Amino acid sequence: MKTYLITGGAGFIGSNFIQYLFKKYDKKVFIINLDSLTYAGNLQNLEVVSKYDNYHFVKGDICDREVVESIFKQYDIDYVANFAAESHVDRSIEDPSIFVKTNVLGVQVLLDTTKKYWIDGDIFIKGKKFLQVSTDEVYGSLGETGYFTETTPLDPHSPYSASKTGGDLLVKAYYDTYKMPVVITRCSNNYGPYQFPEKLIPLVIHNCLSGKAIPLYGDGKNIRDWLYVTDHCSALDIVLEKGKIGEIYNIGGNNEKQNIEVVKTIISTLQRLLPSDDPRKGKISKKLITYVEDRKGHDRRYAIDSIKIKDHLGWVPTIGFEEGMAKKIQWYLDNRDWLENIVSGEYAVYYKKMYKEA
Ligand SMILES: NC(=O)c1ccc[n+]([C@@H]2O[C@H](COP(=O)([O-])OP(=O)(O)OC[C@H]3O[C@@H](n4cnc5c(N)ncnc54)[C@H](O)[C@@H]3O)[C@@H](O)[C@H]2O)c1
Ligand SMILES: Cc1cn([C@H]2C[C@H](O)[C@@H](COP(=O)(O)OP(=O)(O)O[C@H]3O[C@H](C)C(=O)[C@H](O)[C@H]3O)O2)c(=O)[nH]c1=O
Repeated sequence: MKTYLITGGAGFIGSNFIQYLFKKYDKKVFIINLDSLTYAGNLQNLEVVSKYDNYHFVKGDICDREVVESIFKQYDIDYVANFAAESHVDRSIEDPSIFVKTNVLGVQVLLDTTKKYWIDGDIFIKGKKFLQVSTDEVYGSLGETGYFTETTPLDPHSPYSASKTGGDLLVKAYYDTYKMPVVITRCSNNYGPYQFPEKLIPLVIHNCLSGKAIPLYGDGKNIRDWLYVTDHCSALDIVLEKGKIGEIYNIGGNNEKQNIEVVKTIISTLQRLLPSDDPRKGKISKKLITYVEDRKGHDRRYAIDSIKIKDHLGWVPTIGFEEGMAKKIQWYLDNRDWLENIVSGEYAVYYKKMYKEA
């Protein structure tokens, strides 16, 4: 049975990954989840697994060497999967400092501690792997054509993507210098259950359900390559099991959409899924779309070339955009309490400030 240290496992992708692993391996995995529970961390995401004997939650910061060491002292960890990060571009534009702390310094503390416990003399113990969960944003922005490959030069534009690039480069340095068993994945935009409502798709779903304006930045024609979160999870699992040490793998959905197209899909899917007598139904329309000031340094287009992970490891995405969107929206409709708990907390203050609401 493999022992995983998952960091940031109470967030959107991390909590989906933990559930994915328990399901795929029929609970025959041991998982330690280290998460400091920032505004984005939510233990409600893990209610299903929290009672399992082979799941253990530790509240702590990846920048805190003592906490990380205490885990390695207690458990023989096979895989580290680092999801812990400040993840929202708009917040990084307002205050980059915490992004540098967690996404750069935190990665270094994790690498250093992991190295200490995985090395025997100069040689790393066999079977260990450190996975850095990264993003396509490290490559910068594309024009109308072309795709990001693993050899595309790094050219981050936001403080978020710059800090993720810093983390990735440290991971690479630990491979180049110490031959530490690391892999890096760079994924496109995810969507699915448990996604914090500051991100475009859940924000639009929530605003539609509350009859609020839908803020679209700039001309609404920026393009993202959307991937359903469980497809990301299956890719990460394959990379941990079969990925070659020292390599980078891009992960994408081959699903490019302009933001305005995404919003229109959400509106039509909500119209279809809501019962005919639901009073919210009549209020959801394209009239809610409001063009607002553009994001500073807004990347125009992301599109991933996933040929390497397909050819080398046999991974392909399985969930199309229309299907994924219907699944995601149905989940939000079935889990209104989850969303209401969040939107009534710190998020309300953030939203007012961010979208200049009175
Ligand atoms: N969301 C996407 O579309 C996307 C796409 C590609 C890559 N990624 C990457 O995937 C990872 C997870 O993203 P997400 O969207 O789930 O993020 P998220 O913001 O939903 O979750 C981040 C989690 O990390 C925890 N955390 C933050 N700082 C921490 C610290 N110092 N110590 C311990 N825990 C800490 C938070 O409490 C939270 O549970 C990130 O590394 C992100 O860069 C995200
Ligand atoms: C919140 C919001 C966003 N947008 C636009 C901005 C982007 O062009 C697009 C998606 O924005 P979002 O903030 O959801 O995601 P990205 O900025 O692309 O970044 C996301 O995908 C990458 C891969 C990660 O690595 C990030 O962690 C993740 O947050 O919608 C709007 O037009 N209005 C809004 O209110």
